[in-house]
Amino acid sequence: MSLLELDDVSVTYRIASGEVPAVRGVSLKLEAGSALGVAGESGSGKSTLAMALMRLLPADARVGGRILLGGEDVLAMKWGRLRAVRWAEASIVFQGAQHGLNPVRRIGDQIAEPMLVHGLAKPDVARKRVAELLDQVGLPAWRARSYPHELSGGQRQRIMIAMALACEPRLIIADEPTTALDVMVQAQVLTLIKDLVAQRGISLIMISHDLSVLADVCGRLAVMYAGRIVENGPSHEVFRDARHPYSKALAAAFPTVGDPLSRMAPKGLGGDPPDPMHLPSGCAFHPRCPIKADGCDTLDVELWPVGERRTAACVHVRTELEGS
Ligand SMILES: Nc1ncnc2c1ncn2[C@@H]1O[C@H](COP(=O)(O)OP(=O)(O)OP(=O)(O)O)[C@@H](O)[C@H]1O
Repeated sequence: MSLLELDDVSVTYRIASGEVPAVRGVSLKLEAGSALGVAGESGSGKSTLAMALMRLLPADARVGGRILLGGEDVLAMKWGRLRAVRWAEASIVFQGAQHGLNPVRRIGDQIAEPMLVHGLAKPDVARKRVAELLDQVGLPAWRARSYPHELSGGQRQRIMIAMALACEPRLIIADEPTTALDVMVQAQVLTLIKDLVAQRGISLIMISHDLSVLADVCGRLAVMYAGRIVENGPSHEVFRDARHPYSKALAAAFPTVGDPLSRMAPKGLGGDPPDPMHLPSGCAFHPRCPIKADGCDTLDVELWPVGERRTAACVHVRTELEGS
């Protein structure tokens, strides 16, 4: 059994002017101890998907499909069970740690809080565990007495990771965990996340617009466009030899992790992502697609298998398969 299984998950926001289909029919599996990267431009639905996994979406969002965590249906969980699952089984690290930390409470108290709230440790044990967690994220134990403003952005993001680890969850969801950091600190935090996944067997879903970052940390990649997965497969294959033209453009648009110079001339994607309230007909990527074919503006292409472990939603993949 997979640790996490998404079956035809959709999320629609209801707003005054209508409905926003932010996530459309996403199916995914995450095996225990593995790392999955979810890539896509701004607005492709990555954060909405992450929030849906933890049922953290606002009240105007309607979620469809099935989300199974350890075989349990997240969407059907009662409130008490859901509270227990958050932090203790799956926890989430958001972009921009400074917004997640309380400025008037000491770091140690904030790291200890999830353990105390979930009844997983008494205060003296939690204090010892805080020191261990700080050590794991590469900070000295005395930092427990600091306030958030006394730490750098990178140190604060390490604190968020320590908090996410506090209850020893099976799954960590990291939503753009390094975006707000400078390139060198970004590389350090990424190494930390990679080591934690490898050494502790924690499963990871990492979300980013930067395919190179994800390919560096995660074994598999899922690329999202306009709320859908357009390619899914082993990271090195998707990054080096993308089959969907959007994944290809995304892979070409970003530099190699840890190489600040290559950041100076990223190749941009042409055009803009579509407004989800006015999606193009057929394949939603067709207005920007460099290899658009007849019928791409009318045919709604589904994910097709590319070999045994990969899928891509492009008519050219389908044509190749039919011709082979
Ligand atoms: N609370 C909301 N109400 C209405 N629409 C929303 C809401 N939150 C997000 N959206 C819309 O849903 C779509 C997906 O947004 P989402 O934030 O999930 O994308 P994303 O890929 O995570 O983008 P980013 O990288 O910028 O965070 C966007 O069109 C966004 O405008």
